[in-house]
Amino acid sequence: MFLREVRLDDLPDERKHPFNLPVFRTMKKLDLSCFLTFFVGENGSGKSTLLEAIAIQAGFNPEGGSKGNYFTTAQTESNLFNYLKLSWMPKVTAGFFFRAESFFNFASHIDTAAKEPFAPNPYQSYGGRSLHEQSHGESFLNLFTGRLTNRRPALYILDEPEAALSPSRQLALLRVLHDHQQSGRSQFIIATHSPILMGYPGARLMSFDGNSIEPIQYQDTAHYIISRQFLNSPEAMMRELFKDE
Ligand SMILES: Nc1ncnc2c1ncn2[C@@H]1O[C@H](COP(=O)(O)OP(=O)(O)OP(=O)(O)O)[C@@H](O)[C@H]1O
Repeated sequence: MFLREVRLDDLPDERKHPFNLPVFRTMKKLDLSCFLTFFVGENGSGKSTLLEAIAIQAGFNPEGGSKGNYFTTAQTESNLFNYLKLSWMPKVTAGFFFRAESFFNFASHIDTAAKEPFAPNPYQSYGGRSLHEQSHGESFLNLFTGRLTNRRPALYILDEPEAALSPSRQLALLRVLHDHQQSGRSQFIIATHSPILMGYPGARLMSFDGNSIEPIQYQDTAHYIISRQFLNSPEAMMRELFKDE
């Protein structure tokens, strides 16, 4: 693996975002020495904030993209990255930071790049045509299969890649991940709520629930437990959910 560990040093004692989040108050270091690490946990627990800080420190655009993709639509990133130290072995410069929330802007950025005279065709890595001309799911998966067939050693940081993927496309993404693992030249850090994606065999799951970031077993995640209960008996769960107090 390339990115071995991240450390948070000398965090200011401030009560404002992001320093007020419980997980950052207790976090000293996080071991990432695994082909695939998932960040899991409740909405608002800090997964995207940490992912973004890692991506910025690794040299990616805070709004997403590879190292060459610099575009800004709104300055929203936190300054957590200033306190983050990354340990590499070896350092890699290739990769991609994917965030579902700014994917639209990324697609526009690629369209702008395509209009540049004499530029190599930027659509080549993204399914051959504008990402805006593809459905959400198609464009997401083309991004992963296209960009991710890059065989240079690379770090991929993905924030909720399942956002527009049907269950069968999520299975397709698992296959893409498997191909990368076989290549031995990729590392992934993924924040997800998908019980399908987080089932990837051998992945390390880190839970952001509670006051610290801790390893968790797949079957112990709320995502797995709730999805399983629901699918086993939707009626029973609905009855419980809708019953009068
Ligand atoms: N720019 C900001 N200013 C103030 N608070 C913020 C800002 N960005 C995020 N937050 C807050 O920080 C907390 C963590 O946000 P973050 O996006 O990291 O959570 P998350 O675990 O990724 O959630 P989700 O699963 O919903 O994506 C949330 O309570 C959020 O409201």
